[in-house]
Amino acid sequence: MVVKMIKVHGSGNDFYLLDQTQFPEPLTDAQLQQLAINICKREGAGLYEGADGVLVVDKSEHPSALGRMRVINADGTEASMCGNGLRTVARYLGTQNSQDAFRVQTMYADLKVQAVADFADHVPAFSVEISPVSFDAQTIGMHANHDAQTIINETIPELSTTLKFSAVSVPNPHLIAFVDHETLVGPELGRIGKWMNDGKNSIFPDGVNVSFVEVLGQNSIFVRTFERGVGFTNACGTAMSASSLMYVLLHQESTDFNQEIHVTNPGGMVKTIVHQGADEEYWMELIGNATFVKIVSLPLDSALAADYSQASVTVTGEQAAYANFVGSLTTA
Ligand SMILES: N[C@@H](CCC[C@H](N)C(=O)O)C(=O)O
Repeated sequence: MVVKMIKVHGSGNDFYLLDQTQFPEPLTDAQLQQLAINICKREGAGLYEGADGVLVVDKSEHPSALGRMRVINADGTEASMCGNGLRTVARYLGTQNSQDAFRVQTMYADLKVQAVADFADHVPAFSVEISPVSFDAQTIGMHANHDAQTIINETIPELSTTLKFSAVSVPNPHLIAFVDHETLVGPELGRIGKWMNDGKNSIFPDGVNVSFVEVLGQNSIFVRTFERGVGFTNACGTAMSASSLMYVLLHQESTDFNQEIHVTNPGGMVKTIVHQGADEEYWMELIGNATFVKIVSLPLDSALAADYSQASVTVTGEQAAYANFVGSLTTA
């Protein structure tokens, strides 16, 4: 049996998109885990250049959703959400079903997605809902500061005596610190990110996505993320959404809800809008590229055995357009 996958990315956060409906029987969780561990490896050890994870698309169990997305990190663990990935899954399902606005089933919510104007020539873009939001330590899986119920802009002395962190789930867990430029590019993010995702620490035993955020100007931030199950990534959509929420909550003197925030990252740029609903709950819109780089086929047995000798590829040409778009950002 042959497996066909699309190599996709949002802001350079790259994935293999795998549609389970191509198989007579869906792959088992053990097979999905093995596949992700094999093909995502970097530095020539995986399929082509590897990836940050696998996006598993399947039929939805809910009539209100057009399809279902599961997210398998590069290390084989399953994440509850992926903002950058959801944009590419939205494009895939939208094209297949000729629909522009619909819902996608994810682990904890059926999220609204919508096609929006291209970011640039041949750079298609989607807006996706990021929710539900929680600051509750139990939901986040956090045991810090004498089991505090919430941590919002506070030090966690074991991690750093100077940095102030906010912990939030959207619904995957995030730890966010606003920092100066030197700290943004320095070694602290890697040190804290690796430690909090070592599976041994008592603060986040299940791991956490760690982001450093620099405020560049009004409604303009840069986000750098060390992802759980992945490591350093070009961009993390849920991290950029969580960072935008914390930016609005902690900078009320210069911004507010419902304003467009420009979020740059090592892989490109997205826009976010932070909303507060009628019941005071927060949710975010994440708007950015949904790029299809290439279509890859190979025998399933070979992929599960990490043998890529029979893989074949068709390049879409969209990556060149995306590179031009990113070039225009840096030269603007
Ligand atoms: N890159 C994703 C987040 C993927 C999940 C994360 N690694 C986790 O384990 O929570 C995004 O764009 O949101």
